[in-house]
Amino acid sequence: MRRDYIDTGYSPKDTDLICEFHIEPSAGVNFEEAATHMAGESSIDSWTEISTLSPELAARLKPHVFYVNEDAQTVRVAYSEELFELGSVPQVLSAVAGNILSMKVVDNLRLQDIAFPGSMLHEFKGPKFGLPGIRELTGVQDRPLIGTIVKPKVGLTSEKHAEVAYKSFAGGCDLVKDDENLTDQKFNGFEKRAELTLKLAEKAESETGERKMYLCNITAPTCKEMIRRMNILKDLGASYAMIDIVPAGWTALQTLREEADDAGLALHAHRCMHSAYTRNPRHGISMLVVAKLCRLIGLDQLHIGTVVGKMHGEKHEVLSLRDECVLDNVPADENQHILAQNWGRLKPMFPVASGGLAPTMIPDLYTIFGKDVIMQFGGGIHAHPMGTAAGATACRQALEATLEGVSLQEYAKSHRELEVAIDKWLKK
Ligand SMILES: O=C(O)[C@H](O)COP(=O)(O)O
Ligand SMILES: [Mg+2]
Repeated sequence: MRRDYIDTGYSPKDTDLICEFHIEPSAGVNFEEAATHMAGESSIDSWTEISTLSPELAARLKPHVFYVNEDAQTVRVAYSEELFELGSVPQVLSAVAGNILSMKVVDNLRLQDIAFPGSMLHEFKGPKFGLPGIRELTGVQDRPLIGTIVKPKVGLTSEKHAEVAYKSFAGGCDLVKDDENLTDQKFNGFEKRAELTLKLAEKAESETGERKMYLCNITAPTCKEMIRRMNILKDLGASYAMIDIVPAGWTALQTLREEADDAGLALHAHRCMHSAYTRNPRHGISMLVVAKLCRLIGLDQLHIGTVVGKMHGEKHEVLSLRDECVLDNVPADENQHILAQNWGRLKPMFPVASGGLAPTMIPDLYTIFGKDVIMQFGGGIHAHPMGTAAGATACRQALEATLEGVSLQEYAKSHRELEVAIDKWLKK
């Protein structure tokens, strides 16, 4: 193990990949020693000095720990781009979030952020549609999009699923998506569900004069099967496919992004399971990194949290995810462990707020997110006392009130669905 990786005088090159880590050394290990081991293991080195690592090779490829703040338990490491297969998310993660998370020299270690150099951005397509493309696809430019998740999560037949989707569209939803654990079960097979639901989306389009999008979940056991399902959607005239990004995995996402070009489909990213490695603030990989990888690969829209809903996620964290989705240039924020990122030509992603939302939360959601957000309501639509269509209508009414600057209570005086929603979700 070489000992010269701490190099606070080093200025990172434009071509370096930079990572910020939170490090908690284990007992008896000092901070710089832990950082040195971590930097070496994530790049060229081993636990002991290796004779096959020549000084010349080390000089060329060694990691530079150029920022060390022991009080804040933070280091930043610059890695030469030569260490990476530039277009491979799995390879980058095997390096900077691989073995190092298991090392005994640390009690906890967290990859907080990765700043990707231009040379790496170059190898990725980014979103095909992205936020502007989705606005065009849906024909909705000036307001948040309203979506729902067919509930119950699983158990409905394909016919019943399509009917619930239709009522949601008819009531006012722009988008209807499958839930994360609905794929191709016996009671509701993929192909039949896609066919029936897309047909009723079309019917709702002609009845309402609005574009209606169905986001069918193509998550499957193999990439081959996911591509097959994607092609079924294409043949049925769908605009979207949905994927459970963490269970499916990074290789699957990169594969699907390639295929999405041919299929002409937008990709909706459900982040279920991310908390397995993002939730512990002292260990693992941050959700910020997950979001950046999604934008790099080219998912068009991503669940980022709600602040006010049922899922874990502080406001500052959710807003930093929103910024990473939508901004072309993300400024550094030392306190939030965010590195500066210029996204170059890569389009912005549409942020999705989903999980435990009710129509009565729309004013707060609008204050938090502004207009560039997809607000999704599962229980908040299908638990409406007057039914699914009324639940969707209540969401649209709450949004209209918010956009007009009228209080929900005032608007509800002439909008029955909203009045009932307020009665259910605000008065109890
Ligand atoms: O997939 C999702 O985002 C959730 O199913 C949302 O459902 P909920 O609004 O009922 O929490
Ligand atoms: Mg869900």
